[in-house]
Amino acid sequence: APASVAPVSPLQPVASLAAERLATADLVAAAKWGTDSPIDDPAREQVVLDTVAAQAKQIGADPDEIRRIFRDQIEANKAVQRGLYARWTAHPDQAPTTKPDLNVVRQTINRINTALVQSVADTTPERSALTCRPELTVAVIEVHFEKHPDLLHTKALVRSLVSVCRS
Ligand SMILES: C=C(O[C@@H]1C=C(C(=O)O)C=C[C@H]1O)C(=O)O
Repeated sequence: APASVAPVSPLQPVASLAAERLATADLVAAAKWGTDSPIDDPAREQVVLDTVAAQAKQIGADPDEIRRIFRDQIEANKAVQRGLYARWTAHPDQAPTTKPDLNVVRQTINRINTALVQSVADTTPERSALTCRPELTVAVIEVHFEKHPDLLHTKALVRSLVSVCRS
């Protein structure tokens, strides 16, 4: 296969960034595993949602729509973390042996958030079109073949994108 090909779907960048964000869930779960830090951190979620809403406003996007889309990103991220906890509980040999620094992982998440806000704003015409759903499906398939995530992550990716299409 060629090293890079033009994306088939105009929504591929949105799906790709959402998948990158979900890939961080493995690091977040590893950082929290075996500590007192719960998977759910409502204070951090509020910071994420307020930050992306402010970024949306700055670039002329709808802050409420961005909030909805990121609420889904957060729910999907937690679904991956819970799935990994279940896996690690059932198969302790698969549990992580190193503990990433959660603050460092969150810096990565912050960067992905900014790019995802921009990508969502950039695709407003495609997200408003009747073709959005099929194009989003194609985008998920593209990402699946590019990044070969497991079923847990692909299901979470679908979950993370439910508010992307406008109709
Ligand atoms: C990713 C984390 O876990 C959860 C998911 C969050 C997210 O997707 O941004 C934020 C806070 C937590 O509820 C985290 O704690 O940073």
